[in-house]
Amino acid sequence: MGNVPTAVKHCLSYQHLLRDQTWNGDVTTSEQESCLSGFPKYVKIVEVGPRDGLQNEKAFVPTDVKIELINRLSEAGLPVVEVTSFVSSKWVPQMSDHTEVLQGIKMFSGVHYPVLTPNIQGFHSAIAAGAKEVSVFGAASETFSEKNINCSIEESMGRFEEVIRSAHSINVPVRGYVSCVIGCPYEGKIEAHKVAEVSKRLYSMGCYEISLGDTIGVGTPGSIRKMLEAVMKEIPVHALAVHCHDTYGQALANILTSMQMGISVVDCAVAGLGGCPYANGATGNVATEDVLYMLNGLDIHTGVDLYKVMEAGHFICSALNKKTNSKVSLAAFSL
Ligand SMILES: CC(C)(COP(=O)([O-])OP(=O)([O-])OC[C@H]1O[C@@H](n2cnc3c(N)ncnc32)[C@H](O)[C@@H]1OP(=O)([O-])[O-])[C@@H](O)C(=O)NCCC(=O)NCCSC(=O)C[C@@](C)(O)CC(=O)[O-]
Repeated sequence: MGNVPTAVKHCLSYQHLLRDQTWNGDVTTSEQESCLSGFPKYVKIVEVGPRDGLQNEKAFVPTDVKIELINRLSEAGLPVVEVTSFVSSKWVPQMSDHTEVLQGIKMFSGVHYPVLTPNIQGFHSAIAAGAKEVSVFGAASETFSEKNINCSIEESMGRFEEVIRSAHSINVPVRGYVSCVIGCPYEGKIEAHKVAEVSKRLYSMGCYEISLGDTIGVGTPGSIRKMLEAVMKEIPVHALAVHCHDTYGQALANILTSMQMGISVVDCAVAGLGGCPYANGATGNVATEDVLYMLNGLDIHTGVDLYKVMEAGHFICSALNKKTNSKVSLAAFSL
């Protein structure tokens, strides 16, 4: 348990209580099973805190702090920890120590450590630094694509194709992100058919998984459902992930809706860190702790130790001198 405060330990026993007693009043087990049916038995958690979470921090986060955070997250049993980005340090200075971070972490067996690569230059640097998995990142909004990666959607597809071809030639798997799947900070509402079109192109090029990013957190269960219905006509559900920012407090509801539709891969960030440097005002990703708490309550297996993630959250929040955005950690620390 390390140096987890007593308040957190109370929370741990509360969590056990919650597991034993489902707080479902007089509902019988079969009634409970029927109202909870449709959820996957296992959900893969993709931890994006060290990249998506930290990329937006104004003050440079020391490299050894980033490394320690990633090691703690690996120890917590997370199956995927996104490490850093091989992007221009003029654009995102916080990720300029990408090589040192990637080479400094302990690589746990069975854990995947993808890095972001927007173009072939980033891809070559990532591979030279030892990356074994990469992600390309596009958008369903033309303006966001220009602001984020300095090219149109069409141009970005050419760049991604080059990255994916090179990656596959050396057996490196590629994940694909699509940003602004519900709304764009510059264009407003984004049509679901546009999201489906961009996602389909990335999937057809060979991305093994498409992560659908509600970049500014404006989605609701209604708009998420419509968007997923359109995307699922083009891509099998097992190859989709959701990436929900929590700006409007809808992230957990959106994840629940997505899981009911068969999604079993969820991106989240420890302590709810982050935001996107090209989406002003957008808050961080949904907190990993809060997602785990919800999944534990639904008896959905993740293989992740909630308490170790809470410790990692405590560590990074202390290092950044900021309050956690995880409701679960906030409750535990204030008990
Ligand atoms: C994409 C680029 C690099 C294009 O940047 P550019 O300026 O258009 O590139 P360029 O090809 O014209 O080259 C200009 C300079 O950049 C350099 N350069 C070119 N490529 C690289 C590279 N890979 N790594 C390092 N340097 C690079 C290149 O060497 C040159 O250097 P100079 O000769 O001027 O010294 C730039 O726009 C960039 O770095 N953008 C940052 C994008 C970013 O990191 N955004 C945040 C992550 S996305 C996100 O958060 C959303 C997501 C994924 O979480 C999902 C969601 O929530 O929606």
